Amino acid sequence: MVALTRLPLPRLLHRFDAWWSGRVWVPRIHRAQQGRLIQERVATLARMLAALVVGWVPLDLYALQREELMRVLPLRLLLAVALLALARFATRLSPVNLVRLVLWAQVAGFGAMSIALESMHASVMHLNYTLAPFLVVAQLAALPLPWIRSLRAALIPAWLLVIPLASADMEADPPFWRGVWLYGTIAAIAAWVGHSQLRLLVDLLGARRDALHDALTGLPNRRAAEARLAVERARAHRGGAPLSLLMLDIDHFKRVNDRWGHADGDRVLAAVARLLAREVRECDLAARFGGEEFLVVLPDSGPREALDVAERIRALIERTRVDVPNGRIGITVSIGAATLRSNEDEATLLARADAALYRAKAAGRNRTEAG
Ligand SMILES: Nc1nc2c(ncn2[C@@H]2O[C@H](COP(=O)(O)OP(=O)(O)OP(=O)(O)O)[C@@H](O)[C@H]2O)c(=O)[nH]1
Repeated sequence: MVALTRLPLPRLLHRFDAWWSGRVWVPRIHRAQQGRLIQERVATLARMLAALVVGWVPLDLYALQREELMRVLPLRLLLAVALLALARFATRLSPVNLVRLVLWAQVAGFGAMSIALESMHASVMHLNYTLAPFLVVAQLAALPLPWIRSLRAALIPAWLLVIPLASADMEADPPFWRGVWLYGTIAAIAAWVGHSQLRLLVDLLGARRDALHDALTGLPNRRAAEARLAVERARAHRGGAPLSLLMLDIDHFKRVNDRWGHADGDRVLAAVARLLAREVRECDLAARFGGEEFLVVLPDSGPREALDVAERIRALIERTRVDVPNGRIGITVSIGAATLRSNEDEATLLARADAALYRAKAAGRNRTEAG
């Protein structure tokens, strides 16, 4: 029987789902940063709107009768509080839910105010609430969302266009369809601006990732490793936890290149990188430090643990064979280990690990030395 996933229909549906939900425009590795940016922006928007909603109160005081004021004022305050609560808890909600909530909060708040003023003859105030849907949909321009998601989100504040239809007076002025046309135009521009921001963000994150990763092995590069080491050193000095380093170098790698060629040499480097990435804990960092040299940063690890990890890695590499088109390559590595001393800086720690590596090489290779 043909597996269901092989049929073209589910694949098409899967593609449609990815397109409809906007996933096709954001690589998986960048989704967390996109989500964080949306959370920050929604929180800022919500705070700004809360201030604007309250900032309108003096005009209410000036333009409304006492009875009208009593109806509108509590709604204003309620909307401001809802927006501030949303800003406060923005990081705890998923970006999608957050966008929905900030839009619905405004639909509920502005809608209620609009209905509260409907029976009154404060035409200036009425005019303001007919502007509300356009104000809300324009906010989508601040969010780095795929255009399809922005347009879908734009359906939420569209309710504010419909609410005035309940009143016979509002039906004629402004004409409903003129409002729909204007609303659609603003939604399309906001979706385009939001989508351009998303593309810039994805490009920027991609460029930053490239700048901090080694293209051949995919591991963090020397720059990323040094930055992380500086952070870990500061943390270790502040918190008193131990911090260790392993400097690892492939033995006689020039011979591998000379015998098997550069392409197979690259395969060996990539295999060592995969092995390192697999063998270290999530809180550790394995990086390509240069050429055939790798660095492993081990937070919360003293000399004993560092030597244990180093020996485990060394023995594993010794047992490993790298498959290449014309055979299998066996290699060994030499490792220098060093643990941070009090008041020591990163450069000195690195130099000690390097000196230990040099001793391991001098002592015959395929061994670990402590610095
Ligand atoms: N294939 C490949 N080779 C590289 C790369 N980067 C550096 N190398 C090679 O790594 C080799 C390093 O050689 P050496 O520094 O002499 O060290 P070694 O042969 O490993 O000897 P020891 O370190 O003393 O055991 C050189 O042949 C470089 O060309 C790379 O990205 N790909």
